[in-house]
Amino acid sequence: MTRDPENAKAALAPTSNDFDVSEHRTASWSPLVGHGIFTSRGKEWRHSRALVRPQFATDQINDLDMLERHVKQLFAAIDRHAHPDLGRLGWTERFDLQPLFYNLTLDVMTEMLYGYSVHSQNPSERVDLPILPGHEAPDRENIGMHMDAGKLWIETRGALWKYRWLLPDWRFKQHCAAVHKYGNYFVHLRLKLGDKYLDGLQQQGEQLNRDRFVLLHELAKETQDPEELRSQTLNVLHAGRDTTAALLGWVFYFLARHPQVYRQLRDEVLDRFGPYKADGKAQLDFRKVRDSFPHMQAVMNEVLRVAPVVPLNERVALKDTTLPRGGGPDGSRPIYIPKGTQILIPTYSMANRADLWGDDADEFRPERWLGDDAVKPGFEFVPFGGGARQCLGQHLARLKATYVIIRMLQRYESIENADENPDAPPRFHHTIENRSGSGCKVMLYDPTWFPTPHGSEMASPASGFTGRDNEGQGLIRRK
Ligand code: HEM
Repeated sequence: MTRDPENAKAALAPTSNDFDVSEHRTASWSPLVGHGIFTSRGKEWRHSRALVRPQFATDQINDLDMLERHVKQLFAAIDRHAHPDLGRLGWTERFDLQPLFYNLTLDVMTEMLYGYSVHSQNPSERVDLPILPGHEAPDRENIGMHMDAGKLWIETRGALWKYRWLLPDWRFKQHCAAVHKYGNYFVHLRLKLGDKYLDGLQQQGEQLNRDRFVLLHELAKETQDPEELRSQTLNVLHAGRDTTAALLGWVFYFLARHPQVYRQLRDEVLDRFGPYKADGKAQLDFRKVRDSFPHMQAVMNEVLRVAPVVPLNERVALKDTTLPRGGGPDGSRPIYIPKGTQILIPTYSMANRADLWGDDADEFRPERWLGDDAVKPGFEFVPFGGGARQCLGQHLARLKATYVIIRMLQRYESIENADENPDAPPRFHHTIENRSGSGCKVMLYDPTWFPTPHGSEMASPASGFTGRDNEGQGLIRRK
């Protein structure tokens, strides 16, 4: 294990052919998501990267219209937590934002990958899927659960390591089968419909413009191998969904604990993008969002530093080699690394070293990224990895997170930390993505809620929801 940036650089850097990801990654994750860009090594990985990477270079991938539709569903889901008490009009009750972000990213990712969203935030939005002879319709209701349960099993097995054989795997196999079945359906539908896949989407009622980016559709122009198509899309689903959701959860976790940062950031958002309007698309285009202001990037970097959502990276030595630090009497000389040694790089620990970041390394302080004295880190800050296998979705993840944060800030005037134990230190949940162990319990204030003339009813014009006090029972009804 090393938390020395020089060692991290040597193990991850593009010039190094001495290291690759270990067989553990391939062996652990392939049963669930297949052999693809995230799980493969060596030649197989180079092939995957060459296939998938160009897809991330196109502007079409930055589909803010699609994102806005899902942000609307997020707002609708938040509205369902509207406080039933008229004395608290405009406020939500205490609720956990984190699961709603997981729904949002599952919905966005499935739409980006396959064209059809699972609509976990609002299942009534689901359209009927075409009948495909020989293939049952995929289980959109439970795909998120199968992915989560499969990942949990893999992580538990990793933690048990020597005793991993004790863990029965029949349930894991069921989750893997369900995940494969999900991917298979869309792959075979695409192979059957060919170029007409996107037209089929439109006929089924999914929103579509002709430039719409659907990863499966694009990859199928390069390969017709059904297993490869399934694996590559599931690899990207695995890499992109929980990570982005965890990042969003952590952003609001820290903003709720730092109301002055929330206020400043909100003022800047209103200055640059104006107040909340239901038609977000008209207000924001992707270049404006991408080139967003330094304060937003500072907040996101600081969140990724204090709570990097991938807290641990790893490599294995492919031959007898060295790392630049760790040898000699004071550890400042190169150290011998025999072939087969696994190198663990704890991103979390590296980004919290007081000798590199200062005595306030444990504090959430976005200002450290701003102004003339701004930190300019090297490999001590690698939340998206570094070198040849650097995250392909980094720009997309930042863009999407920025967009969602902007829309949330436009809409909610205030945020309150509603954790049962508000002063407790962050509680990390160390899975592959680092989500808060206590969730993101907040109360939000939306100034656009107002009482209707009938007194006991409330309405939010922003999302088309009305709520009824219903004699204190807190029922919220949709119009
Ligand atoms: C906050 C969000 C995200 C974080 C922190 C993150 C982090 C990472 C990290 C640390 C790696 C490198 C793993 C290694 O060194 O072996 C990685 C790889 C990858 N990420 Fe991300 N990621 C995020 C979002 C996304 C998104 C949204 C996508 C796609 C839509 C994505 C796609 C990928 C892919 C395909 C790889 C594998 C690259 C390769 O091995 O060649 N990621 N990510």
